[in-house]
Amino acid sequence: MEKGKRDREISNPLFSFPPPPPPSLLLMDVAAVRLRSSFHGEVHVIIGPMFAGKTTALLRRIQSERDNGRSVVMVKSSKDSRYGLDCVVTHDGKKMPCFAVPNLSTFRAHIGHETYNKFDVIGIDEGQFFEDLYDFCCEAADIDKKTIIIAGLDGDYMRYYSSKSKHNLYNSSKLITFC
Ligand SMILES: Nc1ncnc2c1ncn2[C@@H]1O[C@H](COP(=O)(O)OP(=O)(O)O)[C@@H](O)[C@H]1O
Ligand SMILES: Cc1cn([C@H]2C[C@H](O)[C@@H](COP(=O)(O)O)O2)c(=O)[nH]c1=O
Repeated sequence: MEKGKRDREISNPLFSFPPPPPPSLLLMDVAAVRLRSSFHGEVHVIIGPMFAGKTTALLRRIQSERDNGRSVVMVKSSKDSRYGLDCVVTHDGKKMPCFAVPNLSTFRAHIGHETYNKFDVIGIDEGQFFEDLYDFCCEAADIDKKTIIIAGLDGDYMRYYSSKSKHNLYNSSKLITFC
């Protein structure tokens, strides 16, 4: 290749990345995600301290699942009423509608079994407030084949885990991923 042309191509940022896949490949991605989720559930955990960006990351992940054609629902603990109960809200004001419930064992009945069955992905914010987080996620992923994405604190202000069930989930999330 002529040297000047090659230098121009290298310095052009568009040449630094592989070209986007043709539309047929994008459709195959969506099909692969659907196929993948029809075989097993997944549990993903986003943890960190307050103001770390956990909810921001959760909203981004949920939006991305929705963009891939999956049906999503958000739930948060009704204990966290700082920004109201009808939305998951980040500290800088990004929001998404949600259900607020006191515990996860009543979530399915709360939204109705038929509605629950339609969702592929469940986003859970403020996971640390749910004492039944571990049991809910095991059932939703192992039996119902849902993808669960959780955002929650990695400890309290004393840097201490008070709940055995949360500790189990955070520590074992790798084990129950792709189960
Ligand atoms: N004191 C603050 N007031 C307003 N916005 C803040 C403040 N601290 C952080 N932010 C913004 O909020 C975002 C993190 O919010 P969020 O995702 O709700 O965090 P977390 O869920 O970990 O508490 C940061 O990316 C930053 O832009
Ligand atoms: C550290 C700590 C926090 N909380 C509460 C306060 C808020 O309601 C949430 C944290 O929400 P964020 O989205 O991560 O900002 O947890 C608490 O009850 N006890 C604590 O020690």
